[in-house]
Amino acid sequence: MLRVQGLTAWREDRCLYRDVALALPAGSITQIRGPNGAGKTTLLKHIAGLAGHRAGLVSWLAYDSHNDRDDFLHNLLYLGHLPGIKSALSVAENLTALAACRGVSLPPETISYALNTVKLAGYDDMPCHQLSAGQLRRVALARLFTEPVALWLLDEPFTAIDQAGVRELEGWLVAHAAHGGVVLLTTHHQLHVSCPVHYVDLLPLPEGRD
Ligand SMILES: Nc1ncnc2c1ncn2[C@@H]1O[C@H](COP(=O)(O)OP(=O)(O)OP(=O)(O)O)[C@@H](O)[C@H]1O
Repeated sequence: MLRVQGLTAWREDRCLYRDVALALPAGSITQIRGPNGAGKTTLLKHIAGLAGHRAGLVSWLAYDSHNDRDDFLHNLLYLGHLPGIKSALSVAENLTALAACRGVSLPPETISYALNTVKLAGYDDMPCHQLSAGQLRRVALARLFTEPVALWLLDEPFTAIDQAGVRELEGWLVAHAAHGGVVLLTTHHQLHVSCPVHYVDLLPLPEGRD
């Protein structure tokens, strides 16, 4: 269970959102919606603890994510709106390095399984600067399968993904929730999934309302 209470954030002098409260149970998918600039990415980073100090409390399984940071990070996979892939490294090197950052040593068969799942079978040794935008996104998405964790925080994961890939990714979200995972994502895409989706709508606050 991810619980969020009283999240408030400012950019410069503007209040982006105030007192956001969420309770995301195991087995749920939640989509943050809102127009460009509303604060969706900021909110996701805020929850992940990547947005510096801001007001509010984020707890995971009743533990404060700030005080129990290591445990929270152990259960969290955050994929930003940029793929976050090093172009000088190969596909496999990227996945290996990213997993190593959380202390996980990836066996080759795990990399093969993940790349097969994201339709990049055989791309292990391909330098990432030779990949298309959609292929780079798929490398990032392969982390869903190399770093199995309960909480997925995904910022615009459908970016650059083709139509077949969109359906596949929707299926992965559903499967993750069906296995008790928690999915929180931002996207402008209308999800077509076979389970309920919860929505968080961020609307720009009127100027001076903070
Ligand atoms: N590094 C920054 N410094 C100052 N302001 C920022 C910074 N990053 C974002 N902002 C501002 O914060 C606001 C929210 O940005 P954010 O990226 O969270 O919006 P978003 O809802 O994710 O937008 P989009 O749909 O375009 O991705 C925007 O007005 C933006 O200009």
